[in-house]
Amino acid sequence: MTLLLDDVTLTYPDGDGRLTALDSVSLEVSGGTAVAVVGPSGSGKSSLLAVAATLVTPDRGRVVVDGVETRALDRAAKAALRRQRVGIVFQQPNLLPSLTALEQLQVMAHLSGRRPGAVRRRALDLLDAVGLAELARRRPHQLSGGQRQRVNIARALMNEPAVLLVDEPTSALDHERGAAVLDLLVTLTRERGTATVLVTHDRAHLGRMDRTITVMDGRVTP
Ligand SMILES: Nc1ncnc2c1ncn2[C@@H]1O[C@H](COP(=O)(O)OP(=O)(O)OP(=O)(O)O)[C@@H](O)[C@H]1O
Repeated sequence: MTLLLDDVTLTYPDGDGRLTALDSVSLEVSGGTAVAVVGPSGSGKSSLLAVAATLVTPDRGRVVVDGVETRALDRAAKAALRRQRVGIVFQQPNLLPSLTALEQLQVMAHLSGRRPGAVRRRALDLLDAVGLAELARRRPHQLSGGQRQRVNIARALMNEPAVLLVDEPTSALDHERGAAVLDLLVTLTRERGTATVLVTHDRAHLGRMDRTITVMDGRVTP
């Protein structure tokens, strides 16, 4: 199993007590599979992504990323695991204004110390995969919202992650562009074999995903 959450409980401090954001949540996602997470505001969707990303350590339960049991890892080991095996796509693309689309991707991989020639080839291949081969030299302000989100997705795939975590990728897009971005994510999930978890408010496109889970009050409901 590429991503495994096993009986995960996460609480946050809340006044004198604790607020339970995730309550005994289990989730298994194998490579090449895309799972949508839906649920009301405040139900725990972002918390689930944060735990899967090893950004937040749960009070209880196991998080296994690409076969690596994460509980015993220290902060540096978790950061290395994220860099090497986890791709994260946030709601807002957060692209660097002064860099071209190609450079946004190259920067990611240089951080992990790969050879420049191989990095450039991979970046161009990914920009092609997300339909932006012709726009590789454009900067963010010269791209549409949908195109920026595609750069964001390509960037998350630069280090060949086993797990791809995506937070509200369509919230800034109209219906048609949102559908196209989700189609792209599902295609990339299959092609690249990632275990993909996608949080969305947008129920319109769920048919495109392999599976949908609903989170309510921190619990996964059938
Ligand atoms: N850092 C934090 N400290 C304290 N409470 C938090 C923290 N982050 C989230 N919470 C609380 O945990 C619960 C779950 O929040 P979470 O952000 O996971 O929900 P969500 O389903 O992603 O919501 P939304 O759809 O509005 O983004 C909420 O009650 C929220 O207020």
